[in-house]
Amino acid sequence: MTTLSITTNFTSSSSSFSSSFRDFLVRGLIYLPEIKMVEIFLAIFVFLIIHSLRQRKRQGLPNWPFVGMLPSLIFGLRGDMYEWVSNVLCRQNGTFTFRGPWFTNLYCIVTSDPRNLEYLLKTNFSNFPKGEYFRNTVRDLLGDGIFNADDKIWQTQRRTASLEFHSAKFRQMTTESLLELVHARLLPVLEDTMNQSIPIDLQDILLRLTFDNVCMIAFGVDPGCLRPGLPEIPFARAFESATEATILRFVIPTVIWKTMRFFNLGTERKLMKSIEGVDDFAQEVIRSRKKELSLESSVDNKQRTDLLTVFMGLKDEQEQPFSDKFLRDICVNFILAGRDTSSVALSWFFWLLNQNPEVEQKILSEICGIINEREDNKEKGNDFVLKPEEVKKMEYLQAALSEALRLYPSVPVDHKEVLEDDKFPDGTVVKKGTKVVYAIYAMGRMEEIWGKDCREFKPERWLNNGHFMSESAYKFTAFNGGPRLCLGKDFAYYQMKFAAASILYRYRVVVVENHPVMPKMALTMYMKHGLKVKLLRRDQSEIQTILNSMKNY
Ligand code: HEM
Repeated sequence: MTTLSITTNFTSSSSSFSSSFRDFLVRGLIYLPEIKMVEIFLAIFVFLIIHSLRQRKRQGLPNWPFVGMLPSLIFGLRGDMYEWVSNVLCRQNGTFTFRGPWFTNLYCIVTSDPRNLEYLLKTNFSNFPKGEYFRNTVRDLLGDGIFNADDKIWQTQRRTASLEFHSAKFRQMTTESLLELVHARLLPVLEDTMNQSIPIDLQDILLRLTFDNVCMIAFGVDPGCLRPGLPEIPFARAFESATEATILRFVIPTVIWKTMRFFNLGTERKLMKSIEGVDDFAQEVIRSRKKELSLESSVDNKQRTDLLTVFMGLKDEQEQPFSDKFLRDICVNFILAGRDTSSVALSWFFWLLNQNPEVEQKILSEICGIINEREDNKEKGNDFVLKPEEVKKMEYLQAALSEALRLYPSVPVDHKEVLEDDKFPDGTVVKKGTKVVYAIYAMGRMEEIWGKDCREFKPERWLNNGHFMSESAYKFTAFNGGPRLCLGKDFAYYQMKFAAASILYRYRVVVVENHPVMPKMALTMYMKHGLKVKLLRRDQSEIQTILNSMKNY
């Protein structure tokens, strides 16, 4: 009875509401000219503003009719985009949904919640591939290489490359090539610029170092970017502009860049030209390697262990050798993966050291500890060359580099696509086809993950009783996690430690006063204006003082 009376009341009240609304409309239409239209529009406008701003509380950002959250994104892009995303994520407990303009595909879930990361990178890995959208966008440059592959094509490359990366021969090749590059090329270039007392862009020099190094690993060829005079190398130039033009495709609507590609216009024309430059180089290396290997069977030649040679010796599922195009894709992808990541991490590291001299002192002490342990510690000054086992022992330096990567991860955001409807551990429902962006930069700035001092540079947080303790890959995601964990992680640490210690032992790296330091908006965390520094020779008496204090201790 009660229900009935309520229903009746509701029906009667709703019918009285609709009749009065009808009366209002009829009267409104009759007297329309007398009602000020401006006031109606103003009322609607105020209503929309209040409604959209109230959405901010629930959804993290105001969500406007037609344009969605785009105005906030544009506002964020004007300043430091990564900080802007971090602030939204902190307000929203680690996850929010970005809604772009109506009828566009600008819709994605952004998360920095370690539980969600573990779920998408490991627990339900197969439901979160790189996806069609990503693959189609970068296919012209990356083809079917590891970075751009899912499923079987990815698995085959991952398995083979993983075996190779963990083999003793490969480790020997990478350590030898790095030693050669640092001692015969990096240090002489630095010495030159120091003698001329001119500031240098350290980021540019480090980028050259890692580009040469990764080409030696992938192709077994040294392009020679890091040389006195810092020459422009056509292959390196073509590679850089091809990557830049590919990244532009992510901000240009798909139909537009595809049309531009069809008519060979603008950035697409530039992209095709640059890819030609990359392909010419790759084809030439593949051709000459094939020739070299065919001669090798008759002549007892030295064994090559670069990735190209390794993959050339393998067969596909049909027992056929891999095609030249596939070999090219494999190498280009490895170069992309390993070329800039370590160098930008090192650039941020040197900048952080400049602001934290006490950390630099501790690294120096660690280097001196190594010299002290050598039975014959005569090899000092410029002759000092670190041995692989000594590099591994430098746990404080490893902690300082990890701390730099936590605050400035070389890959600041990454993304996946949802294959089937799913639900994240934090309760967020994810629909098939949705893009998921994981904000690695923001993760380093979440108090829930790293505590109140999360914005401070504190290598000590990585140490336990003086020993380096690694963190869960879903809290510290700078190297990704799960089955797609960075393949070059161990080598990258080795490379960064070797280069950093070799520089710091010889020079004080002083950032030029008032040099603006900020991240560039790109897939890799470059410093927008590079890192202008002055090098000062480290006084050997400083090293000697530390050594003496160690002896007394
Ligand atoms: C500080 C240095 C480095 C950092 C921070 C880093 C970070 C990463 C990240 C975040 C990914 C995942 C990318 C994605 O799937 O979207 C990745 C993948 C990868 N990295 Fe690294 N990387 C570094 C150095 C290197 C180096 C030096 C190499 C090779 C010489 C390398 C080889 C790779 C490869 C092959 C993958 C693809 C793995 C796969 O998809 O299965 N990385 N790296």
